[in-house]
Amino acid sequence: MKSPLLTVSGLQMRFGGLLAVDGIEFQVNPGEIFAIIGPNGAGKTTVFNCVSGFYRPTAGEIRLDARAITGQPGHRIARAGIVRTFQNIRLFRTMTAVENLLVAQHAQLDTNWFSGLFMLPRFRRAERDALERAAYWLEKVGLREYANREAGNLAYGQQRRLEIARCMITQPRLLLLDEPAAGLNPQETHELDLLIRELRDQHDVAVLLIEHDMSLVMEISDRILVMEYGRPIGIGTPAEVRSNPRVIKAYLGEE
Ligand SMILES: Nc1ncnc2c1ncn2[C@@H]1O[C@H](COP(=O)(O)OP(=O)(O)OP(=O)(O)O)[C@@H](O)[C@H]1O
Repeated sequence: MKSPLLTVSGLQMRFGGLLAVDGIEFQVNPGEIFAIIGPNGAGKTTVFNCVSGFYRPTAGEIRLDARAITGQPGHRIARAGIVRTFQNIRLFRTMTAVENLLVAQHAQLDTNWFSGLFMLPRFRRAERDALERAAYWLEKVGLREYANREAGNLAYGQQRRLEIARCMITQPRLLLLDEPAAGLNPQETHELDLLIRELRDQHDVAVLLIEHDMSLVMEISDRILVMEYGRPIGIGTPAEVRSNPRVIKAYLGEE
């Protein structure tokens, strides 16, 4: 059995008097697709914000492999291999699709200002590699012919796929998807389903997702954590979660 990629233990996040998240425990294994579900306001996004370094949790621990990353700033967590998309898409809207993918690689390019200034071979090679990777990911998410279109002028579903490409181009180990199917039509949701599986199978990435589309969640998740009022009420495979009385009660209400 492989050791977990992400380990979240005793996670708590308090905003003044509001305990938004409390007692959250879960692990994401390498290559796993793990979903967090729950009613609006259950605390799902807050968990994401803690894992990705947007919030510093008020208690608990987050580990990537064996290394504690709790409370580290977002850019360090991203460099360690955890990247995310957002509920409200965040692309550089006036940059083209390909430019968005080049900018995403900037922090990783193995060059410095000196080699850039003098256009040394090493700089040119790094640039060429970055462009090749951008072309690869544009193709992968079906945006090859839109490479030079401004991101803000792409259709909504295309913007969502570009956001995923922007994450993947940094070769993350864990991809956090915040409601990736929101606003997509059934055909686009089906394509998203295939894309997420492909990322996992071909690019060695584990996926942690928040999603309200239950058919997508049940279809692609290996395991699911269910939250209500900031607390865990069930964890397990889709079949286990579906037959959990507490989960049924939370979703369907009392008789
Ligand atoms: N920065 C913040 N300051 C104060 N309260 C917050 C903050 N962020 C979230 N909350 C509160 O924490 C609780 C959990 O919110 P969160 O957004 O994590 O829920 P969610 O499960 O992601 O909901 P949704 O499905 O609607 O996105 C809510 O009561 C919310 O108002």
